[in-house]
Amino acid sequence: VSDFKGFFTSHYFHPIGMDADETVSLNVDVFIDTEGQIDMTVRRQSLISSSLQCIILRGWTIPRLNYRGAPMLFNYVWLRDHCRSASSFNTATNQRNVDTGSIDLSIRPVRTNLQGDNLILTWPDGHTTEYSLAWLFENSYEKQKQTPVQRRILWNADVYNKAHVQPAKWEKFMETDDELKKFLRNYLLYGIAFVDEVPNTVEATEAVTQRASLIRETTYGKMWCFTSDFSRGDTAYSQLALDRHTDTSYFHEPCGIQVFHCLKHEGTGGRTLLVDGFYAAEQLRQKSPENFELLARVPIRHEYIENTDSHKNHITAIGPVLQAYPWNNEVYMMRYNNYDRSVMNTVPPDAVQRWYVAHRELTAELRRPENELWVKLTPGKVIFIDNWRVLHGRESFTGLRQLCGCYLTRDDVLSTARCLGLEGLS
Ligand SMILES: C[N+](C)(C)CCCC[C@H](N)C(=O)O
Ligand SMILES: O=C(O)CCC(=O)C(=O)O
Ligand SMILES: [Fe+2]
Repeated sequence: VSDFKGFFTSHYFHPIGMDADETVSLNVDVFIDTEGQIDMTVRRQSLISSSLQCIILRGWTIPRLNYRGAPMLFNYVWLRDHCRSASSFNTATNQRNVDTGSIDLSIRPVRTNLQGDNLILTWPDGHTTEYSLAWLFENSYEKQKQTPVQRRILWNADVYNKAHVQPAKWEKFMETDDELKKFLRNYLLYGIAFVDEVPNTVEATEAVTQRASLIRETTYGKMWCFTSDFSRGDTAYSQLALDRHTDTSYFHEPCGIQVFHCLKHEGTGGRTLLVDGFYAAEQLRQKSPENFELLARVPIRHEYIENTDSHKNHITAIGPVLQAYPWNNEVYMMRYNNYDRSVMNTVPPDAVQRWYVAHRELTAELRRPENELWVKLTPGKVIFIDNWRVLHGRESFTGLRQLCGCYLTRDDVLSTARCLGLEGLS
């Protein structure tokens, strides 16, 4: 049992409906049979609410699966459900055939054999399931916990500049998968990537984006072009400076990628500001984990209201400023747009002050001058920005400035990257 002490404390009793500062006492009954299989029942008593909450994890099994020195725990229903035999899984479509709804929830194999590196389970109906330990390890919770969903390099201006990340070049980018792959690697690691020498047109900009993903049509159109003409009810369509922000925070799924191409600027100012939101979030987590937690837990509303003769929109979405995966605490989305943040009425009165404190602390990190990367977008230079991670803004400007671009669907960029065999992405 001492083998599993670390496992119990680190894996199970943290995320399940508990507050971070809640203390609980656990009552664990463990039954280990002669084959080394485990059944355990966990009851937990919350000391804060003094109510008895009961969590029963039944049927956890370890048919002595020690792989690379680490114990793996699997559940019998899981092991039946993930069977890769021909009748259980269609390898042509990569889809499950097993009817999970028909698996007996207290299923146990009648025989468990470990032959070399293969685990063979015989189920009560005679069906057999065979797993290689390597497959089980690759697909285990333990492995998932150790592996970032998306490997990244957090940056401030200095880190980014010193990395000397090379922009992709239009011709090579359009013609070779190698150049696209290099570009996507940079994009995934840093949350920004450039393609240079792109013809100075909307059509070429569109072609560049379609190498990587699908365009996400929004109320602004598919490919959009904008200038300071107030054609839409939003500050982007002015000459004013814009503080760092992520776009479309008012969507339940904010746009994954934003693409900009400055087709023309005859005037001064107008530089683009970029800030790595995940770097700031990690700084916040290190300095005050409780403020990080608060921003990750409290849902707030953003909105886009436009009421002009030509455009009527009322879009609103609710979500926290930070979103992190519960099993490894990896931040995967930041929603930060103080312009579009709506009335805050989703926060209980006693948490409002704490939320503003936490938000201020994040804002202070985001505003550190050393975290600001300033670039002047020029005709030919197309930038891709991970809109779930990197904040953008702009300096005020004079003169005629025309930008075109679009939003891209995030899942399709990631799919392109996986299909090209890019690592650091699960
Ligand atoms: C990019 N484009 C100019 C088309 C739209 C700008 C949208 C601006 C909006 N406040 C937001 O942050 O989502
Ligand atoms: O004008 C710019 O450089 C960017 C404006 C902006 O934030 C946007 O269009 O989303
Ligand atoms: Fe924006």
